[in-house]
Amino acid sequence: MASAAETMSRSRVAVGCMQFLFSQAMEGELESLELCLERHIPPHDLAEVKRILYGGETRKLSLPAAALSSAQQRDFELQGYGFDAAPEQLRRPRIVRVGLVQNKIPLPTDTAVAVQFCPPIGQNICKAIYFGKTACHESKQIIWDVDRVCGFFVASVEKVAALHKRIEEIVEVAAMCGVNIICFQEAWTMPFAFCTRERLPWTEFAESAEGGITTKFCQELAKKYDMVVVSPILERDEIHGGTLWNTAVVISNSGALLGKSRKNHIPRVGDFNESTYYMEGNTGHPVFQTQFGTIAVNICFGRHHPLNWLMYSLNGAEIIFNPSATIGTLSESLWPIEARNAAIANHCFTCPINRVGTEYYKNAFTSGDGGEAHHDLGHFYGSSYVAAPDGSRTPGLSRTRDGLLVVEMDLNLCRQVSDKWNFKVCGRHMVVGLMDLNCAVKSPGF
Ligand SMILES: NC(=O)NCCC(=O)O
Repeated sequence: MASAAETMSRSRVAVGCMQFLFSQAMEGELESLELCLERHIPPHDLAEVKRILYGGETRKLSLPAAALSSAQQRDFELQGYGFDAAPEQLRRPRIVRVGLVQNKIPLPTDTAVAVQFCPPIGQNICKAIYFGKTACHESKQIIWDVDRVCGFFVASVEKVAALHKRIEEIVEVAAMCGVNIICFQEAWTMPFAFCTRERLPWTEFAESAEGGITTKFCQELAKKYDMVVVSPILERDEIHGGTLWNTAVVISNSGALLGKSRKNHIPRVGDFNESTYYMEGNTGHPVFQTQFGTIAVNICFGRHHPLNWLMYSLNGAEIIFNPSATIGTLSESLWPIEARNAAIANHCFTCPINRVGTEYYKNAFTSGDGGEAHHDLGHFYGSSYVAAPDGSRTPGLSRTRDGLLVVEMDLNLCRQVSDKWNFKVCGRHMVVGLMDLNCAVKSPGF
């Protein structure tokens, strides 16, 4: 059996290999649609092109110089935009800043995963290592355990810690930018490994939505930065048979757990073999009242279902986040349309977020379509953006780089647009449905 040290050194070789492949793959990718437009459309036409494509030029937010330089040092894109509403006589503006985070996985998928979250001692070790402390609140015993089992844990802890560390440094910059609500990408704590259909090691990333290490980590961030945190993870529901779910955990800016929303539409398309791991969520269409506004989370594939957005909106959501993991060849032409259309149709803000990069897997898998076996799902194209109820939208973040999009919005715009267009008043879905039903019952054969 390989020693812990051997395992680690093998995994380092693989890391190097994969990183090489990774940078190769990113090279051929278009950086962003907006940069392309800006480069190639003559300046006198650009404003008109943006009006037609984006509903106008979104107001640029002036972000602190320290935040911009930290983002640069930490190698992620930072962009800020603002949506305004008309002044009202009875309501004050309801200004909120949201932060959308998109990122690559920092380490290759085949970095060894040991006993990440399983035994309580594992959690303590993770905590001790992650928080870089020489002592954890539990006891000295943990430190002794860290030393003793370090080789066993380091590879896995390193990967989780690397992701958590990356997110922490982005959140720190979000705090400098005054972000009130932050949302990470779908299953942000892991590679999007569901394409493989392999159980181990991927299911080891699953953790409790209520007491898992990631929720605790996010609670610390929320308290520290007075920020609502939306944390989409792979959930293991220990008290209901250890079932897995694709879940967004919502944490109040006080650090309290507000609740969770489980992904309710599961893809069975291409290599998105997610129903191998978890099924349609059972949490309905919850909304979360935060100090900054009422929010909901429509996870990834739910984006394609207009009634899903409608339900969150009917339940009162003013901002609907859409943490995603999707690839260019499958959905990129739908990406700018669906969430934006949902913002228009439901008089709310929508925030689609997509991960970045290409994730390689050691074992090849097929798409079940007779095609060749392959090692990656495709390129996750980032391009996170925010759409407003009046149909305007921000430019997207990069297609290739980690990024933080900071968007200021006046939530009064939701009701203002609703009062103008009245879609919820003039929509005839229910009335028509009931009339049809009445007619059918009263006059069979009608
Ligand atoms: N994560 C996920 O549901 N992806 C499916 C592909 C898509 O919805 O574009």
